[in-house]
Amino acid sequence: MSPAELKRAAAARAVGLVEDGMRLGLGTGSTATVFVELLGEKVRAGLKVVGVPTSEATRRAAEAAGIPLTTLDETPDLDLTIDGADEIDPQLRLVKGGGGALLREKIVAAASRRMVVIVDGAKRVETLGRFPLPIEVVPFGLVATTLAVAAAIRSAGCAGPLSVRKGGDGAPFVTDGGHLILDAGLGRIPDPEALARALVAVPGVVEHGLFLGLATGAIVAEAADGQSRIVTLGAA
Ligand SMILES: O=C[C@H](O)[C@H](O)[C@H](O)COP(=O)(O)O
Repeated sequence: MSPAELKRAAAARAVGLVEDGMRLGLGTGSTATVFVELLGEKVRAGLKVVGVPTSEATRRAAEAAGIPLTTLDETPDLDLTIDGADEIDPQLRLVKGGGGALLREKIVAAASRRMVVIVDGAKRVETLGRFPLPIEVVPFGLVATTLAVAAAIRSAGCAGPLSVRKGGDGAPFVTDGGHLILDAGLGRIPDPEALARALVAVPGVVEHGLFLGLATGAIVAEAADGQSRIVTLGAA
């Protein structure tokens, strides 16, 4: 099965978690977008939900799908967030932000009673770090901030190159919040909690893509004998 088919299988299972009246966080990325499309079908068939999008891209997708939207200011407590991830480990710790939406994604996940992650099996790792860790920084003082981030990474027992993310046009990628992304190619993050603590202590760092203690469950779609098989982790 293709990665796209696996993502669809995970997203379809997640739609089954949605109940009438729920306040939902709507994640970002290719997997979350399929969830939004499938949820839209249920909404058009009569399901009553309201969603908070985690990016402008998801806002557009949700509007196109006909999902009623709200904001965290109007609806600060959410029942359930469904989002993708770039990596997930056995403790449900995540690396997110491959699409640059980590800041709003983390705020929305933290405002949700439950966060269920939808991924294909290739995202499962024993140790986080194979996927470059996104670190969102303010543009002011970029060089100084990058040096301080590098020192923080070393202090947490990690090493690897840091690069400013570029967009398709070769210019620096700018997030929905007007910030830049440093991608840290660490290979292995032996102590994600220590790295998270070190990164948030750096002035200029807005947020990082380590989601620790936020996911309550995961739906993993894996290929097996030409079919997709769903594995659930935690409460999902
Ligand atoms: O910023 C983007 C998000 O964290 C995505 O949820 C993550 O990159 C996974 O995206 P995808 O489902 O496209 O692999």
